[in-house]
Amino acid sequence: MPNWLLPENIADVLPSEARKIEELRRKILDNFQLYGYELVMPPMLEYLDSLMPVGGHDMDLRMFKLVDQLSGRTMGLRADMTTQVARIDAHLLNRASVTRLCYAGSVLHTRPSGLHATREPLQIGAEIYGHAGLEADAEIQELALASLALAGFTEVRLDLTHAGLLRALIEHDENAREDEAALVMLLRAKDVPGLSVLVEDYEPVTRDALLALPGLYGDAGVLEQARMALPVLPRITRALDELGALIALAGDAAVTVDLADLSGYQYESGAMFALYVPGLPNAVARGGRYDHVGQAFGRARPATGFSMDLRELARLLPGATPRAAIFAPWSRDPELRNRIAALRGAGEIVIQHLPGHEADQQEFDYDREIVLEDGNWNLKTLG
Ligand SMILES: N[C@@H](Cc1c[nH]c[nH+]1)C(=O)O
Repeated sequence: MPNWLLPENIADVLPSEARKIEELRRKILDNFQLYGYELVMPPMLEYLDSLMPVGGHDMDLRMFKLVDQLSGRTMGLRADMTTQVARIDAHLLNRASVTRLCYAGSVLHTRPSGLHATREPLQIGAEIYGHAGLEADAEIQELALASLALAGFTEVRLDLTHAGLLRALIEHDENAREDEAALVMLLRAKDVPGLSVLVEDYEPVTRDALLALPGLYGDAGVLEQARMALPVLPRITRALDELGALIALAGDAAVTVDLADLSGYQYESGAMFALYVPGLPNAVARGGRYDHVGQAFGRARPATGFSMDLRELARLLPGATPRAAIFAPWSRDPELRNRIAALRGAGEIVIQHLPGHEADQQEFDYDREIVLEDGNWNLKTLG
């Protein structure tokens, strides 16, 4: 095996793709700033318990682990930045008011989330702490949609669900509570036969409601079906009302509801959403409310946010066109150097031709050239 072979689902990012990703990163972060989000940079690795404040089987399987030689404790390489940002809000900032934070950085996954998915997504996201009302969820939803619009996606579908529904359904049934992890797996897979076997001995109300969940997907009308199919419990009514309000705020995006979609169930506690674009079966962005994470860090704070993988987003976009550049000879002549500095100062790309090489940088399209004519360095258009 050649020693330069990279591990499966781990790849270099080459120039044109890297530029696409970086341009997207800047655009999206700049837009976060326009909404008042402050950038934070949490570490790549930290102690396992602080990366998994609320436990979670999925997260545990997903995370690379290693032993810290300084403390002897187990550390994890972050697989998701959201809980790190919640730690920053809970511990380090200690602000009583609303805090808006954003981030962009690599995360690592032990297993790819799909056949061709990378194990090193470049996660970018935004989170709001300190506001329990739906206004914060609405802002996050708007920001997520705005981020995809900035990236150039025109057809986006917003799919809504609510983590509170399953919790409310199983709350009063001990058997069901014990099976929570298995229920989540079966509901995610929409495995109705498996679900029927598991729920056989539950109380009839719980059983019927759980069996109804996988069928509760479609347009906004699903909320009315859910009101009839699910028991009338205050938490369920509230969850369905919240989803109704978020649908009303979705703007131009096509909206669907899928009450059994529990893909983000790890720490989420309320309304959750996923964004889809044509041509990709997996969600490109996920978000939702997770009010219990701050508590695990010692400070209960309402929280909601979203994140997405920049590498995946960039992969879906058309290739970047080469950028216009100016070709310049190599010379120490101060006049040429001044001319080049002025052009670069005005934002032009000026590439000096090193003696003995062809001008073959593929990322650039040389459309002008600096030439020496009658003792002057002139800019000429290339045909
Ligand atoms: N980090 C979550 C999405 C999220 C961000 N904030 C809240 N939820 C995910 O990757 O699924």
